[in-house]
Amino acid sequence: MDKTWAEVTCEIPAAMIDLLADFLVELSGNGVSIDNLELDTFSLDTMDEAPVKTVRAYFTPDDELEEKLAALNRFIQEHAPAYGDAAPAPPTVTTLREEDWATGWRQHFAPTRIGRKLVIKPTWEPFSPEPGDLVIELDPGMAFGTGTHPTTRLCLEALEKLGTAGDVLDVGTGSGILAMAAVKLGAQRVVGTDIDPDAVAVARENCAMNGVTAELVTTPLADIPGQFSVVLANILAEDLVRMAADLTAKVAPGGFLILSGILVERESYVIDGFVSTGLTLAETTREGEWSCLLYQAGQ
Ligand SMILES: C[S@@+](CC[C@H](N)C(=O)[O-])C[C@H]1O[C@@H](n2cnc3c(N)ncnc32)[C@H](O)[C@@H]1O
Repeated sequence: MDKTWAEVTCEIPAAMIDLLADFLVELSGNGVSIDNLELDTFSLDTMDEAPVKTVRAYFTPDDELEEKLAALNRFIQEHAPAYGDAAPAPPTVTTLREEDWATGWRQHFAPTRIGRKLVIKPTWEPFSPEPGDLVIELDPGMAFGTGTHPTTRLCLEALEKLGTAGDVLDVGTGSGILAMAAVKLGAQRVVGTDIDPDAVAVARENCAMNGVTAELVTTPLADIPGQFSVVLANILAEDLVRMAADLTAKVAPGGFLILSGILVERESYVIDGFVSTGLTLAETTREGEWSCLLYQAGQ
């Protein structure tokens, strides 16, 4: 008999996307898709204006599906009112055949423009770049970092604004998305490190697919030699604070440190954790519940 999937569709307030997506990934063990991340319709401005978003998750129909759907409905009913939806609709379920799932899942991903020049494009999508566009090909679903998460987007925007004429260090490289963007934006030398060897393997494949050269390693941060004009770290707030001295030591005089992965409510915790480093907080950018801090080292 053909294998089938249960496609579960949730209509939720836009500001609740991250919360629900995390819950769904945990519950289903699969990735999720979010509508309206298309190139033409998505921008940070329109995201705030769009009141409702569609999030889809994919479950294998098994004995636990009913239970999981009930847990999902409870989660939505409990949390959506805090985001302004007093009467959230329960999720709907459609059964998909394996072959429809394989193509149906893909249809929810489209090329996404981030900042002015960067475009993240799924490998299967045709795309005609504008002059000056820097296109990164990336398939969702392997390592963290497909450009759809606000913490990644905030880093990419910061990186594009800074320009990357010198050397760049990407701490917690995941899919390698930030490392690849740094190369495309003109960095001379890019080093990406991750504690997860699988992520490094994926990042290497992605770099090869995009024809970019970066040094991708599992070397612990403290053991990476040299200093860099830009250091990026999109990891958890607690890790950023724990690694504050090592991250700072890697920033060249006058260079920049971009910190992401910080919930807005944890922003002051991270800022406090970097006070003793001597770096200057140059800019704070936010998207939804996520915050990104840009620090600069003295000359
Ligand atoms: C949120 S993902 C970021 C991926 C990508 N850089 C992006 O911006 O989308 C965080 C990554 O950091 C890695 N990581 C966590 N702690 C780390 C550490 N102490 N040193 C290096 N990598 C770390 C994780 O394995 C994961 O791949």
